[in-house]
Amino acid sequence: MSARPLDRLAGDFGESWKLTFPCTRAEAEAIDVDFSALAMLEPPPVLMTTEEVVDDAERWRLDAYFDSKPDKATIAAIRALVPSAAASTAKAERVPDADWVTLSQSGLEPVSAGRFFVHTAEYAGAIPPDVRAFAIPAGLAFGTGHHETTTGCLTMLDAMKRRGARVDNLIDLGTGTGLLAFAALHLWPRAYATATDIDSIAIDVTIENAEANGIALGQRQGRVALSVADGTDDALVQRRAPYDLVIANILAGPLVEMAGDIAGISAPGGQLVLAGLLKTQAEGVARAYRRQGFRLAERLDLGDWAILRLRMRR
Ligand SMILES: C[S@@+](CC[C@H](N)C(=O)[O-])C[C@H]1O[C@@H](n2cnc3c(N)ncnc32)[C@H](O)[C@@H]1O
Repeated sequence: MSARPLDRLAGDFGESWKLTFPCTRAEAEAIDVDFSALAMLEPPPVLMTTEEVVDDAERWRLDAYFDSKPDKATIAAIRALVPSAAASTAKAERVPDADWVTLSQSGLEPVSAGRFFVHTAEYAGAIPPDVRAFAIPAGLAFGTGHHETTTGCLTMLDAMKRRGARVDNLIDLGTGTGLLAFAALHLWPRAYATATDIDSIAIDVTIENAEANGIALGQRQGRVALSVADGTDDALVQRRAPYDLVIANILAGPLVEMAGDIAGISAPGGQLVLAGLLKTQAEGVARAYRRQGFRLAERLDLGDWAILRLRMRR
């Protein structure tokens, strides 16, 4: 049985309750990428894990832990979000109290990708030489580097830099913890970044992480300007366009829907790093962007996930 802690977590000590639902592999993967739906539950879970049931590769289990007893409305909301859970019966079960922050962080080993080394705030081990290390706590936003989509983007950005790509103005759409924007700014020290997220909590987390990692914020003097925004529909995003690099680790569906908008903010010859798509979805996403004048320059497969680099024709 393999447990995969989600890198989303909130809350601390207290009464603990658990709800367990069956889910499919596809649902588990979608939850791993987009926690925002489950995080909107009231009360929000303090920890969620998806776990494969060993006797059948397609059967998975979702455990959601709460620090107060989830009521019928929460149970119904999970059923609505996870179609496979709809027919199942689930009762809230009391579990021993836990310090969720320590629990989740204790399981998170540092991650290396390209020249980057990402570790938790509590990490006290050695940092390899010649890496840029980032301290990114597992918290309320996605992007500790433990998911293949994030690791893949870090690897892809590092490879772009090695091949001599020049970037002056970049945007990280759906920034989560801010990690990809910070990494890109390390690779291109004269560049400016815009980092956005539809979730205001992610932007709060990015502010904390920027401060903890010595990255200056602000539109005038900083290197990263932040905005809570849905896609490209935002005054800051539009004002700072065109971008010579767009990073977007969002799900395949939104990426396809946003293809025209992303083309609209891209500079001629600009590049995209797209993730959040399963390998089986890569061709469909690439096709949507070809229609907008991009060509596929590189594809990296990690586990079930594909990361695409595309370049806008001049
Ligand atoms: C898979 S996480 C990626 C986080 C981080 N960039 C990384 O690679 O680890 C996707 C992020 O996109 C955000 N998001 C989802 N839909 C969005 C949209 N339409 N516009 C902006 N952000 C969005 C989510 O809130 C989430 O923080």
